[in-house]
Amino acid sequence: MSKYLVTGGAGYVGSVVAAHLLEAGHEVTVLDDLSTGFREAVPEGAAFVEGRVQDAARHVVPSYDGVLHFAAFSQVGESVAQPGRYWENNVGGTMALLAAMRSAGVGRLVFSSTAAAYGEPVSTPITESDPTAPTSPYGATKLAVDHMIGGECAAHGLAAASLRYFNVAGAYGDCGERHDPESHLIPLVLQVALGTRETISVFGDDYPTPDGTCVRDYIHVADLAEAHLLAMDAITPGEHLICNLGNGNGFSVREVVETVRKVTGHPVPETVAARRAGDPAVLVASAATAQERLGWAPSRPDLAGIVADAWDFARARRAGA
Ligand SMILES: NC(=O)c1ccc[n+]([C@@H]2O[C@H](COP(=O)([O-])OP(=O)(O)OC[C@H]3O[C@@H](n4cnc5c(N)ncnc54)[C@H](O)[C@@H]3O)[C@@H](O)[C@H]2O)c1
Ligand SMILES: O=c1ccn([C@@H]2O[C@H](COP(=O)(O)OP(=O)(O)O[C@H]3O[C@H](CO)[C@@H](O)[C@H](O)[C@H]3O)[C@@H](O)[C@H]2O)c(=O)[nH]1
Repeated sequence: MSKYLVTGGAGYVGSVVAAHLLEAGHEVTVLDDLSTGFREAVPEGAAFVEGRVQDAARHVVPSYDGVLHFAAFSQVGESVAQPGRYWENNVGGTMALLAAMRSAGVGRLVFSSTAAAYGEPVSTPITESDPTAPTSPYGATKLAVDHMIGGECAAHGLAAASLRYFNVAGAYGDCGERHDPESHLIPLVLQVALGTRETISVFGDDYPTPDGTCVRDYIHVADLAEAHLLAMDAITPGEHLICNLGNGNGFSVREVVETVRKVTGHPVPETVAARRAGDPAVLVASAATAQERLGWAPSRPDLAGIVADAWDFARARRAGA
């Protein structure tokens, strides 16, 4: 049994990882300022502290065995409009966290990095040694944090992993994707299927992809969560492990919409809208490093299955569960 601090554990991915840590018998404290998360999303059995990562000096104590760091702003389009907020929260918050970990002697960190660190890929699938040239301030802040962590490992012997998630989707029990307002593709398309939204706007159909819409690699949130537990065990002092987490399959926006129609049995009207600033055309992962270093392989790669889990969660929320 280990004792972990989970920053951002009232959010989508953090709550699912916290649930996995608890199921594995660990002790979990969630630190979250509820800026985009929800108190009720924190899994039962986890302690909850409402607070900011920027105040980590108050919250990181020597008794923690490690930190899993999810707390961040994470919307590509919003980051283009409000870059300063992203630098302050994502980079400023992590600087405070790293300093607090150093002074408390907490030596293990697993960080939520992102495919957005690569920007427009030079080839697909993307490997960790590919160039990093983010096309959005969001991706730039996450890449900056990756560099900060690398320095901390080299200089102070931190053991750390940056897990570069591709597009996280699906749900795990009571924990699912919930942003307010929602901005992610799958939950938005499900709102159309549920009848709470009239149409899905397809952001651009003139990309250099087979059907003109953006292609993404959708990874089930429970597969992603399992990788965090493996990473926490795999990291060694002084090493900064960087791993992509994805299925290696790309689906276009139109293919996602079509999958939602099939899974839900509901019509989903779509309208073509302008491109969203900051969006690369294609993001598909090579997860060979995660396989090799973590012994990780996704066990829920099927897009229809991922959408079905998200659909169950969306319907349960609608019903007030
Ligand atoms: N969802 C994805 O597809 C995806 C893909 C790649 C990377 N990520 C990364 O994974 C992490 C989690 O994403 P998510 O989809 O669960 O987002 P989310 O918005 O649901 O969760 C983020 C949580 O962090 C909290 N938070 C934000 N700033 C904070 C601060 N300064 N102090 C304390 N708490 C703070 C929010 O209240 C929220 O509960 C983020 O770091 C994101 O960049 C997500
Ligand atoms: O109403 C919508 C919403 C989205 N999209 C498109 O759908 C795709 C997926 O968009 P979204 O679900 O918002 O995810 P991304 O912008 O790809 O970003 C997610 O995936 C990234 C990694 O690939 C992470 O870094 C981010 O945190 C996470 O939000 C993109 O091409 C969008 O342009 C639409 O066409 N219409």
